[in-house]
This record gives sequence, structure tokens and C-alpha cells, in this order.
Amino acid sequence: MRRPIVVGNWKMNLNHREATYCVQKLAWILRDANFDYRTCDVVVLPPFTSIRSVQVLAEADNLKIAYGAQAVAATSQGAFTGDVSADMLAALDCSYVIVGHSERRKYHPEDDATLVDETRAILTAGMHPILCVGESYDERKQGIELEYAVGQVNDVTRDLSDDEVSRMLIAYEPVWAIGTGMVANSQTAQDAAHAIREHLASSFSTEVAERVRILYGGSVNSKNASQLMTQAKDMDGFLVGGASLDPDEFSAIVRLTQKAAKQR
Ligand SMILES: O=C[C@H](O)COP(=O)(O)O
Repeated sequence: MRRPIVVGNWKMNLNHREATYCVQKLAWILRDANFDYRTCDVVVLPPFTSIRSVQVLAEADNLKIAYGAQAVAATSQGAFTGDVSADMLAALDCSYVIVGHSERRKYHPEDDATLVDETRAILTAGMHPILCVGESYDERKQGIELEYAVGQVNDVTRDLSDDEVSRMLIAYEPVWAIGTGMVANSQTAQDAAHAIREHLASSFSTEVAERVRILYGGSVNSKNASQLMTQAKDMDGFLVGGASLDPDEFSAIVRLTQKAAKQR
């Protein structure tokens, strides 16, 4: 049984003071609601400059909220101005790192070989990659959305071992749904999650396919999380952007996800 997970991708928002406040408030709300972290993982992905503050808070208050980063360098060290290595993130006790978010693919184009190297670097440092895939509106119009998303999964995972892939998470994030308010319906999310799981089963093994957690991302909020989680049964949670910046809203999504997962 895969544990549900809700990941907040803060993107380029919240400086280290705002990050501390946001995580503290999130932890308070969940504590007051007697939230059981054993039944649902809660993760935040701050910008690099806020990770150390979140780590200090997590240690001081013994928080059960996990955290990580939104990107990582493919190389381990050296003359790579502006880059941050997987080992540096692991030293901050990060647990999860995004690979191939559509905003990174657009503004910092990286080829598949680089995404594979980033994935390997994250795994070697003992963290979990969250590989983002998903079609644009054009691919959807052409009716090739499933092939496209599965193809992106294949491009990054095909040379990895069963063990490496089982430690990954995959986020299906249709580009047209990101930050637009146009959330995918449950059938769309389920079709993509199912196609990705089938691909993992045929390319690796049914054990791998059963282990990998598949998330949906794109305009998730407290009004649509419950229905998506209840109906898209191959999905294990969410990668939330804008709505994760508000601790009240994000904690509501977390609780609705946990509840819907229990009722499946
Ligand atoms: O990583 C998160 C996704 O890009 C979704 O962002 P959004 O919830 O603001 O649409």
C-alpha cells in the first residue's frame, strides 16, 4: 500500500523569514487537527535560500514535515557557477528533489541525459527524485497526451535499475493546467497515472510499478483535491504550486488527501 503524499512546490516565493513562518503555521494547524503523519507524507520544497531555515526549524521543533529542493545540479562539485549539488542538499537533510519541472524545461532547457544525471545524483545522495512529466495544450489537441507523458518517463528512467526507479516519484503535470485554474478532471489524471504505471510494469516489473508514487499537479486546491484523490485511483497525491503558499489552504489539501485516500 503506497502512502499518500502532498508536496508543496513554492517555486520562487517566500524568503527565509516567510518560509519559517509558513512552515511553522502549517505545523501548528496540522498539530491542532491531530494530523497523523504516518498516514500521509507532507513535504515542502522552498527555494534554495530558505532550505537552511526550514532545516533549523525542523530540528528545533522536531517537525514531521519533510522538505527538499526544486532543482539540482547534475554534477557533484566544481566550477559550475550558480549550481547546487545533491550532496549539498542531502547535508541539509532534504528528502525530495524535483527533476524536469516544465518551468525548468522551459526556462533552463536541459536534455534528457542531464535529467538522468540529476536523477542519479539525487538517488546517490539518498534522496527521492520527483520527476515531472506532462503534455502541453498542443499535444493534448493532437490526442497524444498519454504517449507524450509516458515518453518523458521513459526518456529519464530507461537506463535506471529497478531499485533506482522504485525510489522515484512521478508527477503528472499537464502544462496547460499549471497556474491556470484549469485543473485536469479526475478521468484525465487517472488515465495518465494508469498509463505511467502500466509503462513501469512493462519496462521494469509489477513490484516497481506498485511502489512508485504518482502525483497529479496543476491548479490543485482545497475545492478539487478530494474528488481527484477519490476518483483517480492510480494517483497517490499532489504536487501543489500556488495553493501551497497559504498554510491554511495547503493544510486543507493535506487533510482532504489523507481522508480521501483512507476512503478508497
Ligand atoms: O509544481 C507545481 C505545479 O507546477 C502546479 O502549480 P499550480 O498548483 O500553481 O498550478
